[in-house]
Amino acid sequence: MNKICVIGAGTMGAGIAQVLIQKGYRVILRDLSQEFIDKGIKGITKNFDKSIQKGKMTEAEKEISLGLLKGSTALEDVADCDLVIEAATENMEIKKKIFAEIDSICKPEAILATNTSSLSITEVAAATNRPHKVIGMHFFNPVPVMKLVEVIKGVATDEGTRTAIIDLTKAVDKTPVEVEEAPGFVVNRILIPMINEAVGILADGVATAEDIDEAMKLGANHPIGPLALADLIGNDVCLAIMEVLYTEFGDSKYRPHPLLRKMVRGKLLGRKTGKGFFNYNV
Ligand SMILES: CC(=O)CC(=O)SCCNC(=O)CCNC(=O)[C@H](O)C(C)(C)COP(=O)(O)OP(=O)(O)OC[C@H]1O[C@@H](n2cnc3c(N)ncnc32)[C@H](O)[C@@H]1OP(=O)(O)O
Ligand SMILES: NC(=O)C1=CN([C@@H]2O[C@H](COP(=O)(O)OP(=O)(O)OC[C@H]3O[C@@H](n4cnc5c(N)ncnc54)[C@H](O)[C@@H]3O)[C@@H](O)[C@H]2O)C=CC1
Repeated sequence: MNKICVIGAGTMGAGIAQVLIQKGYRVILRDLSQEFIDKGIKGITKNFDKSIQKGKMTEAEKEISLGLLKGSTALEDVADCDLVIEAATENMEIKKKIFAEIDSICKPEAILATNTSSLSITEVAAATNRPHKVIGMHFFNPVPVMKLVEVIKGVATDEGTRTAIIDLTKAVDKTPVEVEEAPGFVVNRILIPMINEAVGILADGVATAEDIDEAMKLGANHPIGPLALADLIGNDVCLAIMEVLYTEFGDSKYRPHPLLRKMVRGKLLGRKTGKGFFNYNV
């Protein structure tokens, strides 16, 4: 795997690009506008600067890594990549459009992976003429810190694609866990309903946002509380995942809480907009 394209320079795409360039892969970071790409690259640079301050990276290593990264809005730049990792908005129609587009331009042997949190790999793959080369490669947030990658095969994913993604996961010091295709896979089927429940507890006035999080940190040993985690993930992403669970299973236990919807409608998305259940400096 020599050249990798990451589509979407948001929370996840920037993190994925960062870990790849740190391991020596050449990366094209693609988004819809230069502004989004610049924001992603700024975040990566900030993380490298923090690592330098902590003595975990040298200035020379930073320059080498950043030299491997190219931002681009042009589709042509994707053509000669060996692998595309799509980390765009969690929406099936958007993903299908992207996959149809990259399928038409990428070389036939290129693998097309999606970082989707919950959607069907098989359905995304059906938008291409190479469903055997399409796979789920689900990183966790923040990507530079979290060790897990869920690897999800679609109905047609072939063995070569599976092993290539497992090998890449290990090469970037992450641990792959293979998961059968199912809404929300493993982690999000557990984690996001828990967050949705915390939103319900807040809406019911059972406890303040601070106390809900304090309770889960001290009482369940979670590193951060569920509402701070929702803000880290993005409330829009949490809602999109709940919608997929609700629609796919048709089970009322996955109903997104109205307060979560209200927060998303009000652009209270969490860290990325500076305000969610808590306030942040952006
Ligand atoms: C929605 C999905 O599809 C799937 C998902 O991703 S679900 C979300 C999964 N993620 C989680 O559950 C995260 C839970 N939270 C945590 O583990 C921790 O709060 C955390 C790792 C995010 C931060 O840890 P912390 O101890 O509270 O803060 P802090 O001391 O600042 O950070 C610890 C380390 O992580 C690094 N870090 C924190 N945030 C980071 C970021 N956004 N990017 C890069 N590095 C980051 C820090 O630099 C620090 O590194 P060092 O050990 O080298 O000093
Ligand atoms: N936020 C999280 O904690 C996690 C999210 N994910 C998944 O990763 C994907 C991305 O999520 P985030 O990074 O949180 O979203 P985000 O909203 O931070 O970033 C998405 C980016 O994709 C871009 N984009 C949208 N359509 C595009 C297109 N056609 N071409 C190129 N770029 C396009 C947007 O402009 C935006 O910059 C989603 O599928 C999400 O479910 C997976 C793991 C964790």
